[in-house]
Amino acid sequence: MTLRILADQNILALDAWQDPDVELVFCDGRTLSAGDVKHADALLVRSITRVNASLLAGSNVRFVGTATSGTDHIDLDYLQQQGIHFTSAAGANAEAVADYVMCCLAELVIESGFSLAGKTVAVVGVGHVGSALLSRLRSTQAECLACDPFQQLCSETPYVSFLEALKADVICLHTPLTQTGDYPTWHMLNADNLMRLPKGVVVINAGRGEAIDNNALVTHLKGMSVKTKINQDSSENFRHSQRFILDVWEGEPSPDPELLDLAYLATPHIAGYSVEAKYAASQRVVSSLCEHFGLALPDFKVPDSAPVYGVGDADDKQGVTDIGCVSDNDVSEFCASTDRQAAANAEQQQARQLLKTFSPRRVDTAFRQAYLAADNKSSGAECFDNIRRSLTARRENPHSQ
Ligand SMILES: NC(=O)c1ccc[n+]([C@@H]2O[C@H](COP(=O)([O-])OP(=O)(O)OC[C@H]3O[C@@H](n4cnc5c(N)ncnc54)[C@H](O)[C@@H]3O)[C@@H](O)[C@H]2O)c1
Ligand SMILES: O=C(O)[C@H](O)[C@H](O)COP(=O)(O)O
Repeated sequence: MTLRILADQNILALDAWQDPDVELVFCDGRTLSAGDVKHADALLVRSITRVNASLLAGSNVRFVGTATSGTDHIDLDYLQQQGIHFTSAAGANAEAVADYVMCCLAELVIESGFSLAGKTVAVVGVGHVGSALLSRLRSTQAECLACDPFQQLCSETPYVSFLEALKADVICLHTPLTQTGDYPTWHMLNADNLMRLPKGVVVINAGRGEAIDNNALVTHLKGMSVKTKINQDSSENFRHSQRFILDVWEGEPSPDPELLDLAYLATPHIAGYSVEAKYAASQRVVSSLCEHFGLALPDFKVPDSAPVYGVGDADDKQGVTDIGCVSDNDVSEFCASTDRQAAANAEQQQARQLLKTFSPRRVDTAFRQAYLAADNKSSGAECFDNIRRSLTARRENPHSQ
């Protein structure tokens, strides 16, 4: 009997999957309804689809796979009660997110002479992503702090508490979204904790938007702006006094435009978007599905040649094959405006190398321009999704493998 699989149209590489025993139907993960799902045997989703009783009750679905690491969009208890098999792509994009964070720090190095030397960096959430990031950070001159109350229970490595982590110069949030338990992450950075952050802190959130109370953050950053103006500092100084780098937002795909404006770097939930991560995620969920239903395994290995998917002409003389992917020419032009004397500095050299693989600032610029120009909420949401869809050529940093 043919197996009917309903899959989000933006799960990479699935369209190359051919199996006579499979009927693969693609859908828009944002608008997927119970009616669409009713006759499917298996469902493959991304983080944008809420999978729960309202979507699945009365359907034939016996398998749910998400091509993501996070699972907060899935009602896991419901799936378990119903005996529906579940799989995620845990860890598939860990290296990509670690690359993203290192590239954001590289932007700071190039744009503002920021240096990791002598700084403390706290990684909050030391799972797949946090560990990949820590292993990169340990080869820099920063002192690394790990914060993870769950890992702490089963490891001899020293960990710090969340309150200790909040004293660091750079704080990177890589926690899942949780509302219950001893250490819920929902609004872990709230109005009270925002007040504790040191001047000059850099906060990077590439976990889930809800880890930070976005309304409280707007109030906090606006308050700082007023204080800085009273002290007659320039607004540029204000922007640099506490810098928030946000890849994830409350209310996606419609983040608060005011927060977008106040963020130092803003990207539309693309930290994990490398070609390698996307292929690995597709391979992970489809392998699990094939095992579950006894189907032949397809091979979604990333082709050796790059760029590989949905990108412009590889010989493009502009050198830009995709938003965020930068050519040599672009980088030198970009860096010409920075302090030339400091160009010899090893940290700056490394930062430049990293930015050749991926420039979060380029994504930030495209995102800000399009999103802030949108004249209503739905065109803003469309723009959020369009930018995500257009980022298809980013490769992982070979130096980090
Ligand atoms: N922005 C993106 O594109 C992107 C990409 C990948 C993952 N994510 C998000 O990042 C999260 C982490 O990804 P991962 O693959 O490392 O997941 P993971 O499950 O491997 O690791 C999460 C870690 O966070 C820890 N943790 C849980 N609650 C905590 C708390 N209150 N304080 C500190 N640590 C806590 C857990 O113990 C675990 O070690 C995912 O759940 C997902 O929501 C976002
Ligand atoms: O949890 C994850 O893996 C990430 O948030 C993931 O990168 C989101 O990707 P999407 O759902 O848009 O495919």
